[in-house]
Parts: sequence; C-alpha cells; structure tokens
Amino acid sequence: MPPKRKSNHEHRWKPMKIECDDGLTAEDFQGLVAIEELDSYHIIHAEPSKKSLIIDNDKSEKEMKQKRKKKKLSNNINTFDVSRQEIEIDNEEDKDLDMSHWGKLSVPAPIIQCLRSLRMSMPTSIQSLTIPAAINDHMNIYGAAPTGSGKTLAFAIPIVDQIIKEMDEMPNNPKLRSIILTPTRELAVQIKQHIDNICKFSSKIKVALIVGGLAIQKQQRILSKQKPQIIVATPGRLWEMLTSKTVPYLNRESLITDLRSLVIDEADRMIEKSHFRELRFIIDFFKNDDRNPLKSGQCQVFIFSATLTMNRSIKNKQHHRLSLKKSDQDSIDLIKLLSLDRNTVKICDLTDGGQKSKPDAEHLTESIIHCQKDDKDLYLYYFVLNNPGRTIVFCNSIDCIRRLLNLFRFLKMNPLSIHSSMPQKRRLTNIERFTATRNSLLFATDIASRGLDIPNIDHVVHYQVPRSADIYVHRSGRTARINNKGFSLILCDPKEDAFFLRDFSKIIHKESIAEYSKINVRILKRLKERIRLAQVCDMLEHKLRKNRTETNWFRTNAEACEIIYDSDEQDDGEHHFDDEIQNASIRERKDCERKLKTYEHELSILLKKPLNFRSINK
Ligand SMILES: Nc1ncnc2c1ncn2[C@@H]1O[C@H](COP(=O)(O)OP(=O)(O)OP(=O)(O)O)[C@@H](O)[C@H]1O
Repeated sequence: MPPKRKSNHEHRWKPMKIECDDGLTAEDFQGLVAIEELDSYHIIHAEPSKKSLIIDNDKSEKEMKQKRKKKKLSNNINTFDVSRQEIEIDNEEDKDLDMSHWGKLSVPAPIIQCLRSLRMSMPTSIQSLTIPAAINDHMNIYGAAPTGSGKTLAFAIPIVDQIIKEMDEMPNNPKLRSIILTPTRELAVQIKQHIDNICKFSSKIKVALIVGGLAIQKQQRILSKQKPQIIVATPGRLWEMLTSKTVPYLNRESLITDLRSLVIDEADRMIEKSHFRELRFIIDFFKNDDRNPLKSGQCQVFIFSATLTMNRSIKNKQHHRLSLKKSDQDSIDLIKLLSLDRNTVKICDLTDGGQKSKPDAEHLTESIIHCQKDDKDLYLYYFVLNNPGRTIVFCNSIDCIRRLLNLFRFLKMNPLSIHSSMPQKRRLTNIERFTATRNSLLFATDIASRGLDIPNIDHVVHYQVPRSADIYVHRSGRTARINNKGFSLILCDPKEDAFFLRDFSKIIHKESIAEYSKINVRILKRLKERIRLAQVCDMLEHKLRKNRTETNWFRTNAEACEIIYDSDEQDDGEHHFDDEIQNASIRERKDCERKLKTYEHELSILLKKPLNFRSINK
C-alpha cells in the first residue's frame, strides 16, 4: 500500500523564531508576520506522471522500525520472552539437531536455541568442563585449551546465563554485569559478535565495545544510552574511560557493587609488558576497595588462553617479553594477583602444560622450508600459487609487511594487510575483505596472531620465524580451527634455524614439522624471473616515493625561506634553491618512472604465461 498523502492542515507546523543576529530588523521582513516550519516529513519521489508525496516522518519512521523489527525477527530466531523460554525455530533442519548435551551442562533454553540456529549441537571439551562449574558451582575459571577449541563460548555462556536469570527478576533495570578484557581490538569485535550470536533471543541484552582506535565519544554515547550489561574492552580504552569519569554508567561505585563477572582473555598476553600496566590499573581499582568484588566472590573471574600454562621459562627467554622485575614476579600468578581464593578456582588445562596448545597433528599439518633469507619471497610466491585458498602470512615487522604487500601487488595477487600502524577502520575492513574472499592473501603482524577466528583459513605461513614458542602456537592456530584441517608453513633461514632449534624444540616437537616436499624445480626457476622483476619494480617505486618526499622537503623549506620553487621548470636565475640538486632529482625521478613502466610491462607479460602446477599436485 502506498503511504497516505496528507493535507496541509494535518501536518504539524511549528512556529519558528526569527533570528535578527545578522543585523536584520523586523522592517527588513517587509510585512512578514511569522514563519512556521515543518521538520517531521520526508519526500517520496513518485513516478514522473505523479506528484511527490509528503509523508509524516514520525509515523513512517515508526512503520519502518516495525518493518525492520519484523524482518529481523524472521531472519533470526524469534520470541523475546525469556521466562517462557520458547523460541521459534526458523530452519526445519535445525529442529532435528540433538541439543541435549547442552542441557546437561545447565545451559539455559534460550541460549540452546541460539546454539541450535548456529548448528552447534555438541559442546567442545573445554566448554563441557567449565560451563557447569561456572553456572552451577559459581567457580572462578582458569582455562587452557588449544587454539580454536571454543574458549569464547566457555566464558560467554555462563555470563549470559547469569544475566538471563536476573532479567526475570528485574527486567527493566539494566546494570553493568560483565567486563571482558582482550589484548586486541579485532578480538574484542569478534568476541562481541560471538556474544551477540547467543543473545539473539532478547533485544534487552546489550553488549558494548570499548576499544581504542575508534571514536571515544561514540562509545561514551553508546554506554550512556544503551546501558549495556556486557562490555568487551581493550584495557587501555577502558581505563581511559573509567578515569575520565565522562560516563556516569561506568562509575566506581557501580563497578564495585554491580559487576558479576570479569574475563581476562588471552591472559598470558595480557600480563606482558605492553598490556600489563593498564590491566594492573584495572585490577588495582578493585583491590583498593574494601568491598573488592573479586575477593568476596561477588564477581566471578574467567582467565583463558591456549598458552596459559605454557612453560614460562621458555616463553620468557625472548628479549621482547616482560623483563620481570623482582616486584613483578607475583604478577605473573594471576590467581594471586586477583586475590582469588585458590579453592574457588577451577583449573582446566587441556594443553598438558602447553605441550598441546595447537590443534593435533590429525588436523594441523606443519611444514618447513629451509632456504636462504633472500629466497623467502620466491618460496612464498611458489607456495601461494600452488595452494589456492585463504592464506595468512605472518611477519615480525611492519616494514616487512609493507615490502611484501608491494611485491605481491606487482605480482597481481591482490594482497591485504593488517598491522598496528594502520587506521583501525582499515584494519577491520581488511579483515572483512579477507574473510569474504575465498582465495585471499593477508599479510599480518602478530596483532592478528591471537584469537582471531576467521572461518576457513587454509594456510598460515610464518614468513619469519616468530620470536617465541607461544606466538608460533597462536599464529598456527588461525587455521585448523574447531576440527577443521589446516596447514602451517615456516620459511626458515639458517640463522633462524639455529634459534628455532634452540628455543622451540621443547615445546613444538620440531620432529613433527616435515620439510615441504611439493617443490618443482622447473616451476620454481620460472617464478624466479617474476620475483626478480617484482623486486626491481618495488625498489624503483620505493626510490620514487623517496624522491617525492625529498621534493616535498625542498618545497616546504623553499616556501619557508620565501623562495620560489618549481620542480619541473628551470628557475630564471634570481631566487633558486639549489639548481643542481633539484635537476638531478627531477632526472632521477623521470628515469625511475620510465624504468618502472618498462619492468612492469615485462612482468605483466610473464604473468600471463601459464604455469602447470597440476602435475606436481597429483
Ligand atoms: N560447540 C561448538 N560447536 C561448533 N562450533 C563451535 C563450538 N564452540 C565454538 N565454536 C566455534 O569454533 C570457533 C572457534 O572458537 P573460539 O574462537 O572461541 O576458539 P578459541 O578456543 O577461543 O581459539 P583461540 O585460542 O584461537 O582464541 C568459532 O567460530 C566458534 O563459533
């Protein structure tokens, strides 16, 4: 039905005050008595023959909201009445799933229906161990389980269960009940999505994201307006908000009295130098109050990671790790640091002290290519061409990522990247683009090594050997998640090999990492020329960038000295900055541009020639 057209008098015209700030007097309005305005409308442009319609905005907005809500309901699982615990199931296939295993763990019906719609019928081992202890016995949980084994739901389900129980009692008075701390922003975004997925039965459960790199004002507004029961945060931004006292909802008193759970995800990372300061602030915030909710048991604590129990003497060997001061020794023991009574903590270690933090050999195939440092580009290119799919390549530095990104752009591989110097929004869109494309290549630093749950990553490549064993575990764990198969490849130069052998062998079982065998020397030779050309193009482009930066520097300085600067034309003599340098720079730039064009053209011809990988893979 088309919206009803309204006559003029039905609209809500409002008198408007005439402002005369611009020096206008009433006389200037020449007999005009008053102005009225109408702001609650929008115009729908009809077909050319018909007139446009003015629609009452209040009403149409309402209608649109209702429509949106209806659509949302039909897309998701339905019904919001938690107490009735009846949720309609959209998909006929889901009805046949046996969800009884979750019921046995005391998971409430609304969550089970969400899990059904996600087609998760069987709890994972860590979920089976921790959920009943958290829900029924209200234990604090200290959980170590392999990467991709479902640790997020192991803490998310008890947190939501607690909120459901409370909603029955006081449905209209939301309070901040849970804070989840994670080391990276991307992980926080993902945890929020996981929780949203199991809260679809109720629009009343709100989860907010408090992370750096995105507008703080917007996050403050969301907190004030939505009053979320759950906050997923990175410690720095949370601390900033707490201390700025700009959001009344996030005040000291409410945290001490209202909070019912605190999660420290990737806990071993959180106690490393870069995150520990802010985490300690937050913990001290609770500890410095006589009513410390962590100590009293009012606030349940969840501590999780795949490498939580990994032998610390191995992890701490690396220089970049927390150099422990004597006074900080205790901080490593999070249970002690949080003032938890050990009798209230359920310790679940499914990793055998870190020996089994990765997916098992049945699911994760680990491989290595020993090569010279200069040949890594070639082997990486070979591997990616020979193994189509979703591949994430980890590097130890941002410079390395930038170089590889450029190189693989010249090779027309459409690479993406993620590292800490990138604007947050681009980090998130790059992950989205990587996830949305079946054959995609992402270069990443270790900000992407922990926790990220991107579906169906087929391969992980360690372009540089990671600096510690736990990083190796987390990087490799981006593939082979939740019983899927995956492949991890290390590119190892002789220097790294010595280090790898010395420091990793105890934890990683180097003997289980086989030498990558599918190398065809004939194809490798052909790829060599492509790599050489791409490297030359990269080098030339780098030179060009440098030249531009220098030119800009000259220009800025020339302008500062009030000297006329023209990069392309000869100066007429009187005021010139430094002709010789300037002209050399222009010549160099033009030479670079010409060479770059030639090499790019040569490379594009080579890239069109087919390579027959099929014969090797048979
Ligand atoms: N019981 C389940 N059945 C099927 N899939 C599940 C189940 N529990 C969790 N998953 C899915 O498994 C994937 C991995 O879960 P999650 O990210 O929680 O792993 P993790 O143990 O935290 O991994 P990491 O240590 O790498 O952070 C997610 O996509 C999640 O939705």
